[in-house]
Amino acid sequence: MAKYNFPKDFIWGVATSSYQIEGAYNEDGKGENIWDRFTSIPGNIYKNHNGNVACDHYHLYEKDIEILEQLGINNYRLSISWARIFPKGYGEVNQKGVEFYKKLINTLISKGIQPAVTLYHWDLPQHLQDMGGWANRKVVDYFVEYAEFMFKEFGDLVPIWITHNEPWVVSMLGYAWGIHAPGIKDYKMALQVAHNVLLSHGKVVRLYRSMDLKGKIGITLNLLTSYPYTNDEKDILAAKINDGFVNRWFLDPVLKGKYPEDMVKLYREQNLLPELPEEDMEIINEKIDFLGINYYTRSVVKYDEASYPLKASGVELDNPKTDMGWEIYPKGLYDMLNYLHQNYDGIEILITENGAAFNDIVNSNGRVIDDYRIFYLNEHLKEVYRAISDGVNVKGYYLWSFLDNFEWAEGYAKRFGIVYVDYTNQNRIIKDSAYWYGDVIKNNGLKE
Ligand SMILES: N=[N+]=NCCCCNC(=O)[C@@H]1[C@H]2[C@H](O)[C@@H](O)[C@H](O)[C@@H](CO)[C@@H]12
Repeated sequence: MAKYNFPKDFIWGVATSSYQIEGAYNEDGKGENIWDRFTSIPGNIYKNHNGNVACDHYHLYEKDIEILEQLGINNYRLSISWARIFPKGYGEVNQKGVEFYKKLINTLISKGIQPAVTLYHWDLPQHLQDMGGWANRKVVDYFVEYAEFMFKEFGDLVPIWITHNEPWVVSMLGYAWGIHAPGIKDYKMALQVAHNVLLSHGKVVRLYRSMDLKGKIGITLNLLTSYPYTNDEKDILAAKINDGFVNRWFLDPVLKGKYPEDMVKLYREQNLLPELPEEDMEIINEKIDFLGINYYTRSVVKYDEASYPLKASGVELDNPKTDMGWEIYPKGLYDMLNYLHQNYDGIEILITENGAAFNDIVNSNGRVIDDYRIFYLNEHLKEVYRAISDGVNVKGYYLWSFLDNFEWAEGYAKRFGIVYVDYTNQNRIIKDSAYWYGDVIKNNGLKE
C-alpha cells in the first residue's frame, strides 16, 4: 500500500534518446548526423568517446524491452534518429531505418508498453548542418517533411508525440557556447536557431492537427527554477533574467504567442536580437496537448556585472550534488510545477525527464546498490505528489534514464540509468533503483 497515492491513470515511464543508446552509427543506410561528426573531432568529448556503439540498442532492443516488461514499466519515451529515416535529412527514405522503428514500436505495443516518441533529440542529419543547420530557415521545412513522413508511417501507432527536446540546449549549447554539436559559438545565431526550432515545432503541431490523428502532441523544455542568491534587488532581477533566458524565452512563444518583453529589450540593447517575424508567432503558439518538462536541478543566481550578456551568473552552493555537479533540490520541481500552473493557464504537464547521475559501482555480488539515486527519485516524486495535491495538472513522469548511456560532452563517464550498462560486453545489470521504481509503478505511489 502506498503512502503517497498518485492519480489512477498516472503515466509512469522511462526515457532514452536515439544517439545516446542506439549505436549502429553507420549501419543499414543511416546517414551521418551532427553528433557523429562532433564526436569525431578530438577534444570535444570526454576521452573522445562517441555514440558509434553506445548501448548497441539497435541490435539489443528486444532484450532491452524484455527488461522493461520484467520491471513492469509500461511507458517508454524514445527518440527517432532523423538520419536513419532520411540519410540526407530529406528526399530519399532509408527503408531499413523505417523498419527498425516499426519493429521497435510494434514490440513495445505488443508487450503493453505505450511509446512516447520525440522527433528531434539533437541528432540533426549532417547534410542539413552543411547548409547551416537550424540557423537556416529552410531546415524548418525539412523538419516538417520528416514529421509528415513519421506521422503517416507511425501516426496510428504512437499516442504521444514530442516535437523537440530542449530547444534551449539545442540553441545555447550547440550554437552559443559550442559545448554540443555543431560546436558553434555565436550567441545571435543561437537565438535565431531557437526561433527556427520553435517555428518548426509550431508547423509540425499544425500539420499533426490537419492529419486528424488521435494522439497527443507537445514539446519538451528543460526548465531551471531560478532563485536569487540574496534579497538584494540586483540579485532578484538577475534571477528573473535567468528565468527569462532559460524558461520564458521558450514558454512564452509556445504558450502565449510572444517573446518575453524584458528579454527582447535586453537582447535588442545587446544587438543580439535575431529576425523574429511577427507572422511566425501565431504558428509557434499553435495549441499543444501537453507541455513536457525536464527537471534536474535549480539555479541560484546573483547579479554579475562581468557576465555577458545577462549580467547574471549562477552561484554554486555547498549542498548535496549529483555526479554532474548539479545541486539536488527537489523543491525546485515543486516550485516549477506551481509556476507553470499559475502562469500558463494550468497547462497539462508531462515530466518527460527527471533523474540523476551517480558514480555507480557493481559490487562483488554483481549488484548495483544505488540508494542515492532512489533517494533523489523518491524526494522528487514526493514534490510531484505535493504539486498534484495542490491541483497542478501533472499527468505523468518519465525517469531519465532507462539505461546508462552516452551523456553528450561527458561521454560514458556519467551514469543516469536505472539499468547499468557494462560497455565492455554490453551486459545489462538491473540496479536497485529499477526494482524500486517497479514497485512504485505497481503501488502507483511511494511508500515513504
Ligand atoms: N546546470 N545545469 N543544468 C541542468 C540542466 C542541463 C540541461 N541538460 C539537460 O537537461 C539534459 C537532458 C537531455 O534531454 C538528455 O539527453 C541528457 O542525457 C540529460 C542529462 O544531462 C538531460
